[in-house]
Amino acid sequence: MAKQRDHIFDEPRPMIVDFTFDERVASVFPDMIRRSVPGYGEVIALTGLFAERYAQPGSTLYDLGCSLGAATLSMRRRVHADQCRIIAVDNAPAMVEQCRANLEAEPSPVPVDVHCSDIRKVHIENASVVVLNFTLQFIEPDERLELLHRIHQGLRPGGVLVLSEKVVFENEREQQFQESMHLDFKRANGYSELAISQKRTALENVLLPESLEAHTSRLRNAGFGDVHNWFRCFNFASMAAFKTP
Ligand SMILES: C[S@@+](CC[C@H](N)C(=O)[O-])C[C@H]1O[C@@H](n2cnc3c(N)ncnc32)[C@H](O)[C@@H]1O
Ligand SMILES: O=C(O)C(=O)C[C@]1(C(=O)O)C=C[C@@H](O)C=C1
Repeated sequence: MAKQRDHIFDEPRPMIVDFTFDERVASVFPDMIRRSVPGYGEVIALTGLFAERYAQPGSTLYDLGCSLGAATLSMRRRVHADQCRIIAVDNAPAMVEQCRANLEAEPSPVPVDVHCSDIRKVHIENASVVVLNFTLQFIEPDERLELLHRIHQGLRPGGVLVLSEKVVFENEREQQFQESMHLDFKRANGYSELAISQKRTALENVLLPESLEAHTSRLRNAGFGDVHNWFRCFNFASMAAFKTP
């Protein structure tokens, strides 16, 4: 599919409805996320290094909320452990369809199953690497612990969860600073004030960010041992949470 530029929120809308991952979003998603999430390309590329280091022979790698398969592709290129497979899951049919096409376009000996399912229903087992890339933020906060707990249960000892999220800051001045730098990033990438403001309204009830402290404490409650913040750019961060060997 040709790479399309995101103009979804450019024109004034009489009413802003909640953001959904529909066909229109899927068709511009690579451009939208690259221009909206500072560090996205780095996080994707570096996710491959987690697969290279932490994939265990005969285990499964999961990409939960896979969208078009960017993290799956990055892991598939780097995983060297024998007899691994990847399970990629998303509940948006338009995303899953394009994800399958993207994976088929690049031959690889590592098998990938793409499921159109709710990640809250997916059984996780025999996992060595689990990726939740900018997806937990769309799950109701009171359902997050249960999901993380199931991920922890399904990981092998020594396995890792890579959790990337939009985050908020407990210090109000830092929150203002990081948020305004993110807005500047969007402006520098060609989004108008109108597009930024309409998308913000559309995301208000569906993308619910939390602080790094809240994520860390929930990951510990879910059973994870070491939790490290390995990447951050403005108000986007990625954590690595380990199941104790
Ligand atoms: C911001 S995108 C993730 C980006 C992707 N991980 C990447 O790195 O390119 C969020 C994705 O999560 C999916 N999603 C949200 N809630 C979900 C759920 N409950 N089950 C499965 N997928 C979900 C959406 O359909 C969307 O494709
Ligand atoms: O917070 C914003 O303003 C965003 O646009 C973020 C975000 C995300 O983190 O998922 C929201 C929706 C799109 O999937 C791309 C980026």
